[in-house]
Amino acid sequence: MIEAYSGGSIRAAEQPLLDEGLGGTLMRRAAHGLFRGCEEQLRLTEPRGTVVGKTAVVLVGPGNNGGDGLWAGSFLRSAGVAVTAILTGTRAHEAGLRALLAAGGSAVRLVPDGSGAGAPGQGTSEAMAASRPVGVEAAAELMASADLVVDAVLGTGARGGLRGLPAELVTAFRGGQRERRGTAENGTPRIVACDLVSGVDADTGEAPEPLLRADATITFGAAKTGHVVSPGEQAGGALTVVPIGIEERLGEVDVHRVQAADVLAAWPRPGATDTKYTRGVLGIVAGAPSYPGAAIMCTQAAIQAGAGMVRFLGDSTTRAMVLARSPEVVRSDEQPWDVHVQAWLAGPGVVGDESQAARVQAIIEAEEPAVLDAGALDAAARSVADGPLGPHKILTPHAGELSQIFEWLAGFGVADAPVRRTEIEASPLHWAREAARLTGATVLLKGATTVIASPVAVPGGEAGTQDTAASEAGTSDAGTSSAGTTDAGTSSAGTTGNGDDAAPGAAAASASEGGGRQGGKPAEPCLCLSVGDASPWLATAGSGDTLAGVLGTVLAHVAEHPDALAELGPWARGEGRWAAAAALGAGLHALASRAGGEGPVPPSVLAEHVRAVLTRP
Ligand SMILES: NC(=O)C1=CN([C@@H]2O[C@H](COP(=O)(O)OP(=O)(O)OC[C@H]3O[C@@H](n4cnc5c(N)ncnc54)[C@H](OP(=O)(O)O)[C@@H]3O)[C@@H](O)[C@H]2O)[C@@H](O)CC1
Ligand SMILES: [K+]
Repeated sequence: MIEAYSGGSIRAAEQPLLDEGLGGTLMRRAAHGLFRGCEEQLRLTEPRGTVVGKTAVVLVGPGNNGGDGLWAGSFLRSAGVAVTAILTGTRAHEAGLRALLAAGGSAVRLVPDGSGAGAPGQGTSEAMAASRPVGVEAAAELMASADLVVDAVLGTGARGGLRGLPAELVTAFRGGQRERRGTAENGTPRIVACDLVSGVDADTGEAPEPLLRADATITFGAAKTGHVVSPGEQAGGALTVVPIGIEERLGEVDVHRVQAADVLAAWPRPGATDTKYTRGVLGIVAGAPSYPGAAIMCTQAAIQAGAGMVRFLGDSTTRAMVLARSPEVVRSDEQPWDVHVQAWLAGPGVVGDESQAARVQAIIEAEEPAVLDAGALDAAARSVADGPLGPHKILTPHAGELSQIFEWLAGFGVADAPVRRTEIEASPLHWAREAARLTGATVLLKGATTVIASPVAVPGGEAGTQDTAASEAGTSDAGTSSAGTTDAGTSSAGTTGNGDDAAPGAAAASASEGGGRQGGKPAEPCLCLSVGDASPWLATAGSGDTLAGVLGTVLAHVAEHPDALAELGPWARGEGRWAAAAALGAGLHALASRAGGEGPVPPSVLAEHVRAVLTRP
């Protein structure tokens, strides 16, 4: 598990140490960790494993991130690396620059192309003013000819993406890299980001271009949210967290990153006394005469993931096909309200079939937890007009489907405005949180990194325990009960624009308030998880159906066993278990995507791999 924190939490943890005058110590610890990470990357370029004689360029910004880079540069120089700092701002960390120069490194000052000597700006220090001015194109060449580039322009203090000269430099460097590709000049330095890829937002993971995509990121004290969600995560390469002495002081976790080892350790396994019923019966409403394949794929995946029993509801043709493929499925001619299951999966392939639409609606309104996927998403969004769905309902949109959900929500005034798919792709965590707040449901937003946002207040152990007690009742009327369990007095009804009536969004928002973000910000769901490491080959028709089946299986299990996933952390108990189950399902799906090596994974193979991942030798 990686616990990720907002930039503000990190700053708050650092503050008491800064007040004690330990800022320099923290920086040198950070810089030493950065130096080690750089050494490691340099060794990758050198068969003999030595860094002596290598060249490094450090891009230095105006703040402490630049200070880290300069200090790390001084350590690299002492280790025998030729180091040049490119000072990209109007100022640079004084002590760091002095240290680099004293160690024998050099510094150049970035100036616009064609500006000649480029007079140093006001407030420029003596050491900086003395450094040689270098234009953007020449600086890009300097980077391209180095073995290593350290990106220390901006860290947690960044506001927005790279601007001005450093932005021009990154653009010029990348343009040059494209030109050089395929030529005799290889010019491909290893790139290490100091704390964050400059311009990536530590709090949201937003990553506006231009960016210097890194092979590795060395961060300090703890991972930041921007490291574990898209698109920031994809820009940063391999992440290393270097302890600097603030770890004991960190506050509330912002995003829990569920990793492969967590999935394998926490995936519920049957005990000696379990039966098919106690392991969880999953009801599936999927497929229609024109889309039977989705039903086959999600059912298969549920079985391969270890469902105690699968009951299938659908048209007779689809049913016959599902049974032919998976004879262990129990078919049902009844309606959802007559069928006893622990959890539902509704939506894959139900398009254009009235009977299936009626079943989907019944499941949305049912007490049981449910995965609401594909064709069930629009119906779920529409039903928010009647009240919040509850965190035990898991919506599984990709960005396009989430945009559609917002359109419905905006249509009846629950959301302020529709949200475009591109906006969601630029800031998935934000929009998943917003969707969870407005619908009251747990939202699993699929993407390069999958994020899960759940409107429940389980920040720590005590709250989790309290929620466990409330959880049985919570499943029966989650919308109101989740608000009840947090006992949040004030709601942000005003923000939903729904007048006097308790708006669905307001109810969901009040549910999250007890978990509380500070600083008078509007209430937001406070349980956020992320899952990564899925193969890009997963982007194929039918892999969403497989995920839905896997999710259904784990959901049916945790419905019966509220503390089944407690091993993940106190947040995974009680009402937090729905999000935890979603993360485990997505994590297992990602593991399965790579289980057969890196290559195509058609859904039928993927389902087999789900079982293979869970099967212990
Ligand atoms: N605190 C500590 O103890 C420790 C901190 N550590 C390190 O410090 C880093 C945080 O340092 P930080 O707070 O100085 O901010 P940082 O990211 O260097 O940049 C802020 C500067 O950039 C500017 N600026 C902002 N946005 C911009 C933009 N879009 N484009 C261009 N410029 C922009 C802004 O200038 P302004 O606009 O305000 O004049 C401001 O001067 C952190 O990531 C870690 O590496 C470690 O050493 C451990 C101990
Ligand atoms: K940086």
